Amino acid sequence: MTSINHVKQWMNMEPITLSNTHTPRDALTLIAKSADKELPIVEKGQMLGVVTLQDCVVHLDEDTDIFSIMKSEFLAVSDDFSLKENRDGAPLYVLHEKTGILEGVIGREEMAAYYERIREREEDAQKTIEWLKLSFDTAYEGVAIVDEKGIVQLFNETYSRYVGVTKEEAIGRSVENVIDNTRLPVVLKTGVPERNQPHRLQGQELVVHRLPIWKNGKVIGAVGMLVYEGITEIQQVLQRMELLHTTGKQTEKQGAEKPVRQGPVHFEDIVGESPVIAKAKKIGRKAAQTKAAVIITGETGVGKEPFAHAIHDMGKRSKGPFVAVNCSAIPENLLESELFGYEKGAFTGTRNDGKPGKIELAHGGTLFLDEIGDMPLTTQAKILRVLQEREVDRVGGTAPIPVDFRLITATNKDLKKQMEADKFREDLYYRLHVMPLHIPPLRERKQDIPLIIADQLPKLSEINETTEKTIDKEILQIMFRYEWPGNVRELLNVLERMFHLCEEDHIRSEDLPDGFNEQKRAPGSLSEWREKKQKQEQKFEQKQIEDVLKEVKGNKSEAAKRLGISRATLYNKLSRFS
Ligand SMILES: Nc1ncnc2c1ncn2[C@@H]1O[C@H](COP(=O)(O)OP(=O)(O)OP(=O)(O)O)[C@@H](O)[C@H]1O
Repeated sequence: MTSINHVKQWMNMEPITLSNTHTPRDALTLIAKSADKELPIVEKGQMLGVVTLQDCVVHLDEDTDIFSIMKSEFLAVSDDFSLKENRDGAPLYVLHEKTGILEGVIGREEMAAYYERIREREEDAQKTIEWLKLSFDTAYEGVAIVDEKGIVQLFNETYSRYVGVTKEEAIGRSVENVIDNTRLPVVLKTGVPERNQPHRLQGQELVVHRLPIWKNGKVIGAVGMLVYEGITEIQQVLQRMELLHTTGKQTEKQGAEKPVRQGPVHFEDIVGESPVIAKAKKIGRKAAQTKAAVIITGETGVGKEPFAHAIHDMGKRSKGPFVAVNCSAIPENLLESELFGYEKGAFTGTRNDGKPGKIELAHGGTLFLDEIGDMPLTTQAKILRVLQEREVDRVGGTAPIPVDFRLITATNKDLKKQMEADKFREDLYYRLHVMPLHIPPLRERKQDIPLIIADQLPKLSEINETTEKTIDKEILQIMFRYEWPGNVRELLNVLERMFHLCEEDHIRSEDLPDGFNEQKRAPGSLSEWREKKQKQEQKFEQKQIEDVLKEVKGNKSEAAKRLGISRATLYNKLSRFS
């Protein structure tokens, strides 16, 4: 079998040759036509020697026989010679092994063509390797390959993110030291594949395949594949398939209620595969398995709440309630009764019943205090007491009520700075910072943008009962350039706006909000969000005031007293509401 390196593939089978009829001057003329500095002398097909350019020049004007300047040292090879072995710059003469007949010549031109092909092949091979590497790393599934001794040989990004071990750390190590509870050594021993097996990793049930690699009747290694990141994912696939089967019956189903996805939030529901979000999920999963207080930090709109939910739902208290309180949305004077509740008759007036606070309601479950950085100092002191004593005092209450809950807090403020500015209690700060979890901003994980879009578009179609819409690639390019000050919340808003604005089933860059492209900050992103938040706070305050007014039968002085504000402030607020 001839290979690319074989001399036969490349030799010039009709080389210029010299014979006894040529003079040195003739030889010089012929050498000038060739790319080499010598030519072979051939007689009846047999190669006798070579004449060099230099000798021709020296003997140019002599009327001498060409044989007199012939040299008999030249590089002769047989036709199975490999060009890989050619280390010399001089031409190669391919002679028939038995007859010595000159079959061809490898001169400079032939060598240059050979090197060119080798370079092209290397480039192609390099490209293929790059593609393979990329596909290996971007494969949704985690893939780990071990040799027959169970030593990790290949390890992709997904697996690396999942187990929190870098590729460099994993490769060359025994798989048992890289993947917890791995059964790849068993598969290496038995050679029996294990498909769709549940596997507990980082405290979560996953579905894996373990496949032996056979070669020449021997198991030379094994592949471990992480197929689904959890059972819910399989359920989602089944749901999608069901949806696919029922599309034909859509007309019958029109008007029927759409299933609304409710219930627990799992880490795999938090869309994103960027290394930073994968790391956050890993820390979150770890935190979920402990009882420790978790503090989630990150800019506004990064998704701190889904993380808090996922920690709750993966933890031991998932059967208990998840009670969220947004400390910044509740006016200061109402926050305490909201958190701690109040006892019957706590306020002067006609209110009969007491009311349990959110802390009490979180008993047996999780209390999520969002925007803890906005909590007033007095409330901070009371929260600290609850955490220390594990009991809560209702406003106006006499007997403390024992409470048992897991605490998750979140903030977009720098609590350390708040502490330094005496706006946050040091003792509470340390109490909360047992398991810190930072959620990176969207600009640091732009590779998650397409995934979030892909997740969101079908949901928007479902909610709005329209056909699915596609999105222009150009939008993604623009989105990649954008800084996303409002993070995932802003992305979802922009996407929803475009979804409604687009005229056909394809969202184009024209549908992006005005100026999105030019301005660093999308119009109405952060400011719009702040405005929304203010409105939300105002609504809450209005409802509280209305409730109190109802209870005191419209007596404004009494209401003001209960609310802890002056009558003038109450009037002020009421006029603002109207
Ligand atoms: N990775 C994600 N995949 C899908 N949706 C997400 C993701 N992250 C956040 N979201 C959604 O983005 C919105 C904003 O998230 P969230 O309210 O949790 O932000 P936050 O970090 O708590 O912000 P803030 O500090 O302003 O309260 C929510 O609707 C949330 O469900």
